[in-house]
Amino acid sequence: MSRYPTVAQIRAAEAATGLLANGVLMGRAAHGLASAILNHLRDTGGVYGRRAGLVVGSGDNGGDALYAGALLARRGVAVSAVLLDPAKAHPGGLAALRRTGGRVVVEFGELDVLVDGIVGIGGSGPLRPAAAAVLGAARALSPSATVVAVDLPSGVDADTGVVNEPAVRADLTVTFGLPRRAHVLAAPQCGRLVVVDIGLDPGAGRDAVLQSLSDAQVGAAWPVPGPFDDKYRQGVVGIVAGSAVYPGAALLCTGAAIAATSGMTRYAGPAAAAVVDHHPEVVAVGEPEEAGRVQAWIVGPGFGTDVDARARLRTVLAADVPVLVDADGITLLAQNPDLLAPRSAPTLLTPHAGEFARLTGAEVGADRVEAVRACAADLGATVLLKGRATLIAGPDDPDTVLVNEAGSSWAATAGSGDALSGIVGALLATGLPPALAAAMGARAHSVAAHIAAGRPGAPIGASALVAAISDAIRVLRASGA
Ligand SMILES: NC(=O)C1=CN([C@@H]2O[C@H](COP(=O)(O)OP(=O)(O)OC[C@H]3O[C@@H](n4cnc5c(N)ncnc54)[C@H](O)[C@@H]3O)[C@@H](O)[C@H]2O)[C@@H](O)CC1
Ligand SMILES: [K+]
Repeated sequence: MSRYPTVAQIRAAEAATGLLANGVLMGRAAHGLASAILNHLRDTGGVYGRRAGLVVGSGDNGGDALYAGALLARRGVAVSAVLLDPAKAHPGGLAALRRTGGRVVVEFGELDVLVDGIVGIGGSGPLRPAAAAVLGAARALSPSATVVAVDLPSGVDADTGVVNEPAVRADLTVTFGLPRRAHVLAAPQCGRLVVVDIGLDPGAGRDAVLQSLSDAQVGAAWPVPGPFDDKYRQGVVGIVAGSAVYPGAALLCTGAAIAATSGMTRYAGPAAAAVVDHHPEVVAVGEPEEAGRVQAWIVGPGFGTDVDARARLRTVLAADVPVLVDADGITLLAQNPDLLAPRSAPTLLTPHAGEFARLTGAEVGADRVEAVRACAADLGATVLLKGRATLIAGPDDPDTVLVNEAGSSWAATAGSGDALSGIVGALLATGLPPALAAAMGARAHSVAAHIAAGRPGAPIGASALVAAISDAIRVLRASGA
């Protein structure tokens, strides 16, 4: 489990050490930052004589960069620094840099490493024009220089992960004590993340709302058949998806559900013939009323928004079992929010940003974590908001929002959402709590996309993703073994 505290929580954890005022924490941060840069230089040709440029802002983030620069200079790195506001540059850090032979310059020469010490957790909004100009000139002169962000890339909001352009895009981000929300919400902007131990209390970050499951946790919790299980005991999932004209969503959703667990998969809808054709293990009928018992329903992927779809949604939501509502089902639900009111079994909604706006009547906005939490509380349902960082909130636990950072964007392809609902719905039918089922499903989905794309990666369709689900589960289960 990783936890991502807010800036306020990080500042409180730092203050609790009692080591803020005397500069001990900054010293540890600078050491960790310098080691990460030295490791990178060693891996790419050596340390001595390499060139590092520091872009230094007016706060402690700049202080970290200056002290780390001094340590690099002591190891033979040629260090230069551009001070964005010379009068406010961290005095101790600046003195240390000067003592070790680091130079203050107005513009950089060619560089191997460009260090962003502009702003950290005290930052807000985009890079100011002067900072953007310095970075732009450095990038133009040294396009292959490695960009190292101190704490987080400047211009990226630490709590929301919003990238306020112009912002730094880093190859490596070195942070201190605990990861910030931005590191998972804006992971592609951060590059590789190194978390330096600065001696925070071991319990620091326990109060963080935003959390992610490790691969090992997902693998260990994945339901597999036990010695006395039969097809019914492992959960029967019922799927209402697709249409006679567009059977694709039905095929992808059922294919994913079949791969996700060993329980039974039922299908109810107008694509029954095509589903059985492709997936002979599915028991398929025309309408949900005709299906036998299920432990969870999936309703909505590609099933249209006409009067028949509306009737099927009504039928499924009237059942006293967990229901996952996706895609067209969410659009219909947005028009008939009263359908959720009588439900006592869990409901799980899996909107993308557009469906979320339809559902709530407002755009997701900058603070995605708060948006998903508020939506879950308002609707009394578990909500999975799709994206590169997928967020999951339940209605009963306002102190937990789960996040799955996909690690790649290969899953951004048509039909990928149908596969996600198939996996999550099958997990829901096994009896897993909705938020856990959603987070586990999201993780397996992104691992499957990664496996299907291969290395160095090639575009995939959703069918390839579905075909890789079994391998993804193997990878997740092996990671905990
Ligand atoms: N407090 C501590 O104990 C530690 C702090 N550390 C470092 O200190 C950083 C926080 O330092 P500060 O609180 O001084 O804040 P920052 O250095 O992040 O920001 C400094 C100031 O820059 C101004 N500013 C805000 N947005 C800006 C923008 N877009 N462009 C230009 N200027 C902007 C603000 O006035 C802000 O207070 C952390 O991110 C971390 O790098 C580390 O040394 C570890 C220990
Ligand atoms: K920074």
